[in-house]
Amino acid sequence: MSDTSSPTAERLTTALAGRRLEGAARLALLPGWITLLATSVVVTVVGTEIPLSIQLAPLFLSVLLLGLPHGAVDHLVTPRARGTGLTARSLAEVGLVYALLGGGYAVVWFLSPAAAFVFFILLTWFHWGQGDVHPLRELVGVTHVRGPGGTALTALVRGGAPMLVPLVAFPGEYRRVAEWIVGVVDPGAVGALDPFFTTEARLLVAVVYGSLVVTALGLGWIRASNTRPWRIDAAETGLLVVFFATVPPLLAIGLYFCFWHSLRHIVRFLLLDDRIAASVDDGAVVAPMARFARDAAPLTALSLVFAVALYLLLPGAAADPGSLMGVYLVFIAVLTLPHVAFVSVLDYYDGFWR
Ligand SMILES: CC1=C(/C=C/C(C)=C/C=C/C(C)=C/C=O)C(C)(C)CCC1
Ligand SMILES: [Fe+2]
Repeated sequence: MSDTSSPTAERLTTALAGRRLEGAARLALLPGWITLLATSVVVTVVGTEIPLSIQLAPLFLSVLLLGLPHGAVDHLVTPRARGTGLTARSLAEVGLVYALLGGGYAVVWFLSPAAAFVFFILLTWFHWGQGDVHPLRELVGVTHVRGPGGTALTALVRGGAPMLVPLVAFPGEYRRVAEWIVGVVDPGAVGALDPFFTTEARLLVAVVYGSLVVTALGLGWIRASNTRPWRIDAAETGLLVVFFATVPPLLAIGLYFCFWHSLRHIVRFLLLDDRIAASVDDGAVVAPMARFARDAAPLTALSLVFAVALYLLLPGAAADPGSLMGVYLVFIAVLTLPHVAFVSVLDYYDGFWR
């Protein structure tokens, strides 16, 4: 690329970079915006009395649709980011990290499901917040999310919307799902979580979370060199808060998991490969997503074998929808810990705390 020194070539590369970001941004961001906005509007019109089967559908679909598969390419993340390709050694490394972190955390679920549940919420808070930082910088083009403090604030705000807002807005639903989750190990364990569902605790969460939002966006406003990306950040944050405050949490989390968090990670993953990135540049959707599906298929299938094993091992697992969802969420929790390790490596390469 020695000719990038010529002004014409430089202009060209900048223009191409701009086009790439547009194609990628459309693919990564638009479906989430539309889904969250449309669902908030529909729920405001029809009300929150939505049949459980409909509320559960996106979460159950996430087994094959975007959700679970988004983590099933973890073995390809570091090889692609380093440009080295898959080797027996890198595969063994991934297997080992999954066995140690996932296996260790699975043991904690069996020993103390309530503590494991609280850790799951904190882990998801971090991970879903972490997942929004890269698209904000690279696709939205924000310059105001910077430094350890600014980055941490934005991550806490972004991940806090799905984990904290439903606790304030739908405590009964939140507790019911917590009961399903810990219930697959010990049906009595949910009682230990009761302090989190009191009015005082929820008021505290609302005040702390509200302050985080105001501080993050206020600091961003002061730091922003261009107001358009800041306005997109503020609008996305507002959309997330309104969505999780109005849509019943099972439905909300299922839609967010597929069409917001997972899709953003998948597009980030696709952009690691120059050839796929070029087709995303050209506005392609089906070919890159089909390529992702092929990359994710083997480990999605393998992980489902582990899901069945977990179901058979969990003492409280039954065949009703609540119990099946509980098992699925314990299974996701166990996979999320090693998944966070790989995403954090990718973030480290990209200068997360920059
Ligand atoms: C479903 C649901 C909950 C928890 C969901 C969680 C914690 C999902 C985590 C998914 C992850 C980490 C996916 C990987 O990226 C709550 C908030 C308890 C209550 C309402 C419904
Ligand atoms: Fe993820």
